[in-house]
Amino acid sequence: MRPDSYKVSDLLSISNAVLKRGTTPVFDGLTLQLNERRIGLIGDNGAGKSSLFRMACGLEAPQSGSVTVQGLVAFRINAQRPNLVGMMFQNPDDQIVFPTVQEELALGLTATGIPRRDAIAQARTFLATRGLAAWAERAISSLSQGQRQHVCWLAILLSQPALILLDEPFASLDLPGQALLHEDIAQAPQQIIVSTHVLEHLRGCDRVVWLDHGRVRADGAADTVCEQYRADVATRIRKRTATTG
Ligand SMILES: Nc1ncnc2c1ncn2[C@@H]1O[C@H](COP(=O)(O)OP(=O)(O)OP(=O)(O)O)[C@@H](O)[C@H]1O
Repeated sequence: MRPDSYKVSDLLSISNAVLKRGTTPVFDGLTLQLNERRIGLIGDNGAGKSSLFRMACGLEAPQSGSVTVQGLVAFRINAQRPNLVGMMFQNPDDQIVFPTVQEELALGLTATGIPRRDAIAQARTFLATRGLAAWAERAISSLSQGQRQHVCWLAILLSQPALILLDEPFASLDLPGQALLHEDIAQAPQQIIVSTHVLEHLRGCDRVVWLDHGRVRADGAADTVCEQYRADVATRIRKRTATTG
């Protein structure tokens, strides 16, 4: 897909979604229309950020309500449009399936019908353009956690999905890696939704959504929502300090 053909409208639509895991309620009627080009997702541990992503990329279906991407039911996307949504997991080991870097990068291309040999060649060329030619045949098991996260990001960049979901993408990256990812995100033509606990990473987002126990607590301009979240955290810490002495 050429970058200028990305359609940043009606991309991710969540309507009255109910999601339970066993007896744990995660969402009880979540509704969100996410069309902006750069969106941040924040909230405490367990608020539902990863669960939202899992529904959006079709790994989990809500028990009721709907989750669609460009009008297609997210849970069936992988069969219909395998490259519509690209997700970078919090833990790269949940994502990486192949033993070498070039094979992992080629995966997203073969999923769209590109023959394996061509996909590997494209992966090698892409790595070379990033100054990482030496990584092509490297075993994933020989890479550090941050380097594996970098491989996951490169795989997404190469396969160019229309909607990119990044779950704590900066977590294991060193400072140069974080700066590079920032730059890549800024330049990418796709819609990108980033979940993070480091609010500074959301500067420049068009919109930030604060999830709290599976509900939208605040939703709007990045500065405003991040400030509301910071103030809430500060209040909670003050209260805890006051009660614990
Ligand atoms: N594999 C699982 N089995 C059962 N419950 C789960 C599982 N994974 C998450 N949950 C529950 O689902 C809810 C939402 O979790 P989720 O991982 O979406 O939160 P999160 O906002 O991404 O948290 P974090 O910031 O820690 O990554 C939490 O109540 C959590 O306990």
